[in-house]
Amino acid sequence: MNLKPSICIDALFEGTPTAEAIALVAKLGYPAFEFWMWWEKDLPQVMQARDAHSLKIAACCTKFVSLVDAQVRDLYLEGLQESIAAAKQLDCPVLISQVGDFLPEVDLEDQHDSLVAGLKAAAKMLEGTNITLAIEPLNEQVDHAGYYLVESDEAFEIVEKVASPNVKVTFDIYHQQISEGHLIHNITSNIEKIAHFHAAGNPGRHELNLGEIHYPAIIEAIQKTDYDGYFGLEYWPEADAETGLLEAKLLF
Ligand SMILES: O=C(O)C(=O)CO
Repeated sequence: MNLKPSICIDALFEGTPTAEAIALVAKLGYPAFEFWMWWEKDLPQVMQARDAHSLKIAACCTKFVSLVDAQVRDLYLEGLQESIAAAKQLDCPVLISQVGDFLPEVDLEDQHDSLVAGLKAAAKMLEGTNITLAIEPLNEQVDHAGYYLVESDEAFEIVEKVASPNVKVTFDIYHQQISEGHLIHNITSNIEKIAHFHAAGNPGRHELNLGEIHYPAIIEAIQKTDYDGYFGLEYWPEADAETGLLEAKLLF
């Protein structure tokens, strides 16, 4: 199956006005783009630029409220309600969700259970939509000290417990290389629980061909599965963004 690349405009074209960044995605021949905080974007402008260039929106984030903290679950679900409305408006298939920081004063098992309970409530809200909420493990060594969800195994276990087609994982290859490695095995043996990928080179979080991760093999392995979601390029270019993206396109 061919993998559909998507460009995270907030990372690749950081500082570039949104409409200009979206035009660049089209100019470089990519089919889709994504961004983080929909509530900070001018959505009519985003949709206008998307349609003017015949692009798709691959993903955006839901509001950053903790899921491990049961005390703020209602607030998380309120944010999700707004994010679902935005995703419908944008025709965006994936809402990426962070889960919040580890709470040192709360039992570890209770934090895990809170995540599962919050996602079960979220699944009910997503039922009947074409939107998938995708929880994202992040690395704690380099970028997100104190974050709760680090191991992909726990993310997949949570998704299994929630047991909804609308709740899956965003597998960020850069984060998981730092946290655990064993990328192709972890991806291919859990592919049906993955709704979105993020990719960057490591170390540095730059272009895919810089560093230790062998993306051609990873992409080939994903292409041999039934995965039909997007593969988001979420990196900060070390060199010229456009040249790097033209090179990266050859991977797909
Ligand atoms: O915050 C991060 O590091 C992310 O990967 C967001 O997608």
